[in-house]
Amino acid sequence: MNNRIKKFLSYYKPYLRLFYTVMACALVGSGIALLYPLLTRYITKDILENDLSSALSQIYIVCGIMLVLVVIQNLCQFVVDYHGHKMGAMMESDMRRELFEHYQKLSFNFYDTQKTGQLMSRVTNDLLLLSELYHHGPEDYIKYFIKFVGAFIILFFINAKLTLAIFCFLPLMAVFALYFNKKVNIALRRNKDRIADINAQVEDNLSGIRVVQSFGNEDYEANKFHYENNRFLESRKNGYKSEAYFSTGMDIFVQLITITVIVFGGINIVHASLDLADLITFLLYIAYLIEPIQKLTHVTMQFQDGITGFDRFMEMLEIEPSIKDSSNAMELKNVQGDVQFQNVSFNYNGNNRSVLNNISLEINSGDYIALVGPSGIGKTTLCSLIPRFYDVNAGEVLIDGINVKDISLHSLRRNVGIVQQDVYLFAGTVLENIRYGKPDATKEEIIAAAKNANAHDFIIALPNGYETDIGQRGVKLSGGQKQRLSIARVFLKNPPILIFDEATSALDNESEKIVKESLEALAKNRTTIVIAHRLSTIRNAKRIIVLTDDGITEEGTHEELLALDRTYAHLYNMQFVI
Ligand SMILES: Nc1ncnc2c1ncn2[C@@H]1O[C@H](COP(=O)(O)OP(=O)(O)OP(=O)(O)O)[C@@H](O)[C@H]1O
Repeated sequence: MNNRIKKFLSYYKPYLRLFYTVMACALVGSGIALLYPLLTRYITKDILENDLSSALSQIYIVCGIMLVLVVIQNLCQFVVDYHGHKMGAMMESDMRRELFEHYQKLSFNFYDTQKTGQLMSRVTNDLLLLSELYHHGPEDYIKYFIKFVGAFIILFFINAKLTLAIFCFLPLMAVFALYFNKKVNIALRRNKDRIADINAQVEDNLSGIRVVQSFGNEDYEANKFHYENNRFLESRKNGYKSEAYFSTGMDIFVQLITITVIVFGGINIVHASLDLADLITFLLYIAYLIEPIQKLTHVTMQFQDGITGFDRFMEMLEIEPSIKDSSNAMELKNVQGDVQFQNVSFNYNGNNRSVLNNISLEINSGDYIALVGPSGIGKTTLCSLIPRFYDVNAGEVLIDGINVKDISLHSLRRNVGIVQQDVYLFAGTVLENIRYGKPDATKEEIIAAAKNANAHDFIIALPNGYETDIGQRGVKLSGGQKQRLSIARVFLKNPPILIFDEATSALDNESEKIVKESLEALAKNRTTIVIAHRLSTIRNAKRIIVLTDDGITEEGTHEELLALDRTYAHLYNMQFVI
């Protein structure tokens, strides 16, 4: 069996008992549904056409049987509706968890090429459609199969000729249904694409609503939105037109079949080859034959959507993280914090231009070094090789003499703390955001970290102190406050190696001073690399490394580098000399 089919079926495994119960109920329910016309026929033919003296009691008995069947059928329907959907939802939840856990492991270069909205829709919309298929797929096939085949056999035994007359219509009906089914499916699919476009635009617009309003571009945005909105409207109108053709055509077929049954049935009654009870039975069973064809659109749509969703789910799961533990990955113990780059070269995926070329650099345990260089030269990239956000193309990065590729990712990243340029805070409270550095930290530890990061005073001045909600991405905080929270969470993490990617957007002097003090406190007794954009912050650094297109070209103190009068002096003069 194809691996994907195996995988598709494997999600039923934990719920096999539930699945069999639901399918058995679908089978019993459809079987019972087939009996009502037969019982009606029994009343009209076998009871009412014979001795009427005992008819009433017999009718009561049949009605009693019907009532029992109604109870059983509805119990079965309840199981199918509730437990069937529940089973689908549990399978969906298992898959969602698996995909989310997989997302957590995928590497930076995967996320560099993906759109967040699409990745989100894979964990939500795609899996919703799939859960419908998991549950309704087998149930619908069983239900329609039993009804169609059962009705055909019963009618065939009642009157073969009339049954075949009805069947003359069915191929025509099927061809018509398949043709319009395709049209409706295309229209529905187009609707989905259009709604995805609308979602993408609304998401983009709302995320950037502050920029929209600050540029006064509300009308421009509204016009862009009207265009997408109209496209969606047109697509829906076309969809409804195809659906209307489809359902009108199907109704015409149903009416033609009904008229045929009445005309041929009447003729047969005149010729005494059929009686009235049989004619009624035929009329009652017509719906059973037609229902599966009428539902063709729905069932194929559900199948196609589910399968497409599953394919997309599998495509995602089959992507291997490009950075993962080697088979003999080791844990770091008693880290000193020596960091070495040995002849390191690197370029980003799919990008021919080499960002780093044959870089060698040694940073001793406890050193505080500043990395400077023109914008876009590769400072952040160089540092991102230490925690293996990306792997080198050539050369080695070593911590305490061990190649980072031989260290387990978990252990490696636990020992490297990063304060990023673009601080990312999560929606939630101040407390939750600091606790991110150490999920099991006590409140006392969190407060201590905040105090070390110079953040405690501003936090307690917030409306709810540590319990204050900071808004999406921390919008309710200033730039300097966000920086200090991110420093506090690294304090809590307490790594021996620290990377500080200085924010490019200048903080005011006061905030800069406070952030600088927090950073200096954090850097104490750790190997620290500061990626410096504002050279004023690193004037006192004992070792400044200058990265240029030709690699590391200068190294020394501020005064030594100024005296050299090369790249550093040039950058410094640009910032400070008017
Ligand atoms: N994820 C990425 N995918 C592809 N190219 C990237 C990626 N990140 C950075 N680059 C490119 O790599 C080069 C180095 O970028 P990097 O961010 O390391 O520079 P930087 O020296 O830190 O710049 P800045 O001082 O402006 O922050 C740039 O040309 C940039 O366009």
